[in-house]
Amino acid sequence: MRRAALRLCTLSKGLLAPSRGLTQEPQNLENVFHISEACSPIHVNHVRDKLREIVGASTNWRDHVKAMEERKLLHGFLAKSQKGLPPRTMKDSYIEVLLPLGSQPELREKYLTVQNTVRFGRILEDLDSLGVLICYMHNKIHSAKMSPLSIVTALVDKIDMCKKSLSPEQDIKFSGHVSWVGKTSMEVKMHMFQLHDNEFSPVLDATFVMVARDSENKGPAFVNPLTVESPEEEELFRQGELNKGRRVAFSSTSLLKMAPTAEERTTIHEMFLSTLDPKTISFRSRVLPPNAVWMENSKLKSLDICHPQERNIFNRIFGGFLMRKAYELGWATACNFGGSRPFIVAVDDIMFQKPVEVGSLLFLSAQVCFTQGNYIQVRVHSEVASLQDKEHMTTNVFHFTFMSEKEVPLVFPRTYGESMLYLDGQRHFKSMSAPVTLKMDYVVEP
Ligand SMILES: CCCCCCCCCC(=O)SCCNC(=O)CCNC(=O)[C@H](O)C(C)(C)COP(=O)(O)OP(=O)(O)OC[C@H]1O[C@@H](n2cnc3c(N)ncnc32)[C@H](O)[C@@H]1OP(=O)(O)O
Repeated sequence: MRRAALRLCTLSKGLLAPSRGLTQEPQNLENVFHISEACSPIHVNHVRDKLREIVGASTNWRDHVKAMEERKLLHGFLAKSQKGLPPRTMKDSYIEVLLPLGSQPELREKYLTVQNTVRFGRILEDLDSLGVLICYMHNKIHSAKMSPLSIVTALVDKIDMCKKSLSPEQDIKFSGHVSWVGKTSMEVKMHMFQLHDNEFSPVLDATFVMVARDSENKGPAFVNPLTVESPEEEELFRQGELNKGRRVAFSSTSLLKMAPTAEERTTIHEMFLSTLDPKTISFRSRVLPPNAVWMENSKLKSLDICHPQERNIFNRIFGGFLMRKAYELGWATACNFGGSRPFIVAVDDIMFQKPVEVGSLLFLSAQVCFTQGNYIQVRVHSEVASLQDKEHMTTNVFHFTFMSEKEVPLVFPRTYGESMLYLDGQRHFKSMSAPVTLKMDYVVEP
């Protein structure tokens, strides 16, 4: 079974504590990174500007072909082997980013829900951009202004929420660094805090995996090795290694590859039996048990046209935009199903399998695939099709765990395929170490 997707923030364990005030130095950071100089946060609006500078991306869509042509020239800067690259420390990629919702009220509108809470979809976008910037810091070539690497988001391994409310009227701070590297991939750990009583308190922990590609995003590219400087860093690196092993194990037991376990088969068979009409001796006549909904009736779908505005630095659609769209549809699906405004509890295992081209049609399909008590597990499937070619291609599968204010109905699969969705949802749900009871002031909405 997967490691916990929902757990207390590492920050609360004092491993990496945030700075108390915006102008002060991080409190416990010296213990981990031995930083002596003050670390001043970047404004959130500058993260994407910095990314554009680093890769030389066009600010006007009409220049995008020229910008990509220029990137071709950077091929010569790519390393032939990882050994040829100087090692970096975790400190080298450490960044803090400020989202000053409290001190710059003009920023609030973009982040606001109708309930005067913070849009979690916007936070996902910020995390994605920050994760990429962190990786560029790790691979920085000090003598060159632009990077020959194209860094893309491969996986949102997990996002763990802490029990803190998110106010649109208080400053938010993000921090993060590379915590593990492979040959061409990097694990990034990010944390988010919000100001409460003059102190930044943990809001969430996130782990992403980013992959480096060549200048034109056509083939793999080596990343700088990572050296550890303290026992805490060694532990983070070891965890990264374990995470990689866990991902391989989880993927090898996927229901797309292997039959369900004996226990899972029993679950499905018992659910099937409980839907047979006792009045007829038939496998065909199915009746819903009380307080239950057929899975097929829990779906919501959406369509987006992927306009150039949502492009990332490599003229593909920005991963954060895809996450926001999927999250918002997932939230609406959970809301529709549970009959009240749900709260996000965990996000895990969002795999970016294929890039989405600018101009594609993006089809999102969300459905409730598992419920328990107040919890709703939602799966969002994302497919793209070009306007010329009607063939659909899966680009992502998103998994979100929501919590409703009240107990929600059970969801019942009718077909074998839906039974697999149910079991997959159950596996994702169970990957939380222990479901927590979130306070009602916990207000993270779309
Ligand atoms: C305008 C300003 C905007 C600023 C925003 C900037 C943000 C930019 C970031 C993005 O928005 S990126 C857009 C969203 N992401 C994508 O479109 C990525 C789509 N997916 C892909 O292109 C490929 O699936 C991917 C490059 C990720 C992997 O390709 P392959 O499957 O051919 O990879 P390969 O098998 O060669 O493995 C390469 C490395 O990736 C690792 N890897 C691949 N898939 C993985 C996965 N799912 N999880 C973890 N690791 C993974 C793999 O282990 C290996 O690591 P090591 O080299 O270190 O051993």
